Amino acid sequence: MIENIENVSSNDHKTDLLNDAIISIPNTTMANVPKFNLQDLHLNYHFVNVNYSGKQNPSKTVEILKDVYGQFNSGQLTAILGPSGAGKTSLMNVLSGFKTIGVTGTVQINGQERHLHEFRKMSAYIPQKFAMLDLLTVQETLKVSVDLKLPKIQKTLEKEKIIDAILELLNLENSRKTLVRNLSGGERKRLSIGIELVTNPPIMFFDEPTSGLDSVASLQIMTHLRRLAQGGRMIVCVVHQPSSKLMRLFDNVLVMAGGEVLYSGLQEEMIERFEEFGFQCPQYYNPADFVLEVASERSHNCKNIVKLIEQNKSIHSLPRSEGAIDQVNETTDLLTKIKLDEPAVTSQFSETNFWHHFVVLVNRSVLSMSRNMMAVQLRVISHVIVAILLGIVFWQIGDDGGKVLSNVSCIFFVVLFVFFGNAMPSIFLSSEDTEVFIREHLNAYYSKKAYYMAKIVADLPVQFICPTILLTIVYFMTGQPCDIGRFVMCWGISLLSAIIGHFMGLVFGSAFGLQIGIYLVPAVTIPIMIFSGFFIRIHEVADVLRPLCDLSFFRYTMEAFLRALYAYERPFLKCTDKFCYYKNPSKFLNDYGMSGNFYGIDFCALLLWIAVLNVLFFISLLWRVKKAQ
Ligand SMILES: Nc1ncnc2c1ncn2[C@@H]1O[C@H](COP(=O)(O)OP(=O)(O)OP(=O)(O)O)[C@@H](O)[C@H]1O
Repeated sequence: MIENIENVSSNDHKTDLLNDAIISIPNTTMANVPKFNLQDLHLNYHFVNVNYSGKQNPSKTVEILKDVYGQFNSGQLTAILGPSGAGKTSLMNVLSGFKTIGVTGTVQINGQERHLHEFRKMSAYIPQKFAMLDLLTVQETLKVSVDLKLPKIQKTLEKEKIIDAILELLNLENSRKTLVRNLSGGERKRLSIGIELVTNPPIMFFDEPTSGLDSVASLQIMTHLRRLAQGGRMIVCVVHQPSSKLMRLFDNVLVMAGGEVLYSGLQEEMIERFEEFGFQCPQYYNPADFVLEVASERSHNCKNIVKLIEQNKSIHSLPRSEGAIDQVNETTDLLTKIKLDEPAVTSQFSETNFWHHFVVLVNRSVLSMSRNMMAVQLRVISHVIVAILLGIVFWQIGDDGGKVLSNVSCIFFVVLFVFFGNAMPSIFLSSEDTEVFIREHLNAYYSKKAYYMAKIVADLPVQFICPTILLTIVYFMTGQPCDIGRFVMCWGISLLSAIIGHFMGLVFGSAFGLQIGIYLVPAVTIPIMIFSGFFIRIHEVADVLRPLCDLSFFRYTMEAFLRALYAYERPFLKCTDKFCYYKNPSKFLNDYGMSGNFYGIDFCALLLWIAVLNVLFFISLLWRVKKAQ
């Protein structure tokens, strides 16, 4: 049943339940969230002369927001309306502090300049595409959010109380055990709200919370948002063509056109203001449709619209009235206190929290990965099948002096399969994870370092399992030397090759996303393969290109493998033909320029590659965060 506006207030106890659940937590345990009673918090968010420009293409900068003025207050639900391309999302990004580059102007909270760092801690931004991990259930998703946002010492019972309160508030109790990927559009939206509600933020921004939903689901979502606003929060959302029923839920409206604000203020005064400037709203007409139609006339440079914009500027550039100052003084004190409490507040990214976040993120990754067919099951199965296939095709050739070159091909195939078998799934997984990371990091959940370390550690078991299975089957089926030392050396190299593949996937997947990453990994690595010594022997490569061989990790992988198998005083091989050219293993190594017991050097070169890729992975995360801002 749809809840009507009238019975919203009867559900207020749910909001209170959440507030109580959070406020009951002792202040000392709330490392990240300042403790306050929302009902006591009177926030006035005032923006003056805000401009935002972005790059249309590398050489051209365009003005997206032009002299934007307006105000929002706590306890109010505000709609940002405007025709497509009016700048609604851009304004939301700027006001929520997600876009900072190319932004000028003044943004004040209760007359004090907004400090982005503190502001992020007391606000939440729920974008239209809210990235979540599809393979966690609703309850697990909220639990991770609670675990990340609230410190370790928080009692489990208190955390469960918060989760239960959120589930009840957003009517998600029946979907508790449902995987995120199986949620309906409306449930997904409600869960995204729930995730950000964990810290009870007094300011919440929503970009099109009703997009893709039918009118019933839209009304449900907006009713929840209104309930949150009535609980004392400042809720601002971009909405597209709200119905009159939906429109009645809003207290405040901001109308945009062509990057400018036509009106910012109470909904009940909106039509009157438009009428003052000659725009008559027909009787029984949806006010949202009316203002959208007027805003669309913006392109005709209508004089009255220019006057409307100027009027809005002059209203919001005025200093706040005495009464308003009195009302917010108490809150200003509280905000100042939050700032003075800085050491406690910024401990979100402290060393203690780092380890706590690290553990939560590792557990989440492992849980999500254990349910991911491609990440584990398919990867293991494909490694087993390919290993058996290789074993059959290259059956017992490892000790045959007449089949050394075929054995080299077999090793090259192992190297390729281990590399790509780990690189490709990592591109897919990292591109998906990175979206979640960016959202969570920008909402001040955890540091980049915590995510980076957790990502490395959580993926490691699969990097061990797959190459170990592959190598063990191939090694024994293809009849490589029965020498534990040589087996361990080959195993070590397979692991490093898998880890390099994995990091290559992480770097490209997190930096460029799935589509470009899938193209770039083979495009970058196949040329590196030419210099592996397999297709052309290293001493046959032109002098000018020789340094490229020194950079090729495939070269070190091949050399290390072949040295493990044929160097270190390996006795003469069996010969089943009349004549075996490479009966003597050192002759083969000499011919291929791989003589010498230098397995350790190859191993170290591969470790160096891993270190470089680690650094590149961290840089790619920095870059993505920077790009998102
Ligand atoms: N980074 C950017 N660089 C250049 N132009 C941009 C950038 N971001 C947005 N724009 C342009 O600014 C204008 C406003 O975009 P915005 O996404 O804010 O509009 P909107 O009102 O949210 O539109 P819609 O309702 O269709 O989502 C559009 O013309 C868009 O092409």
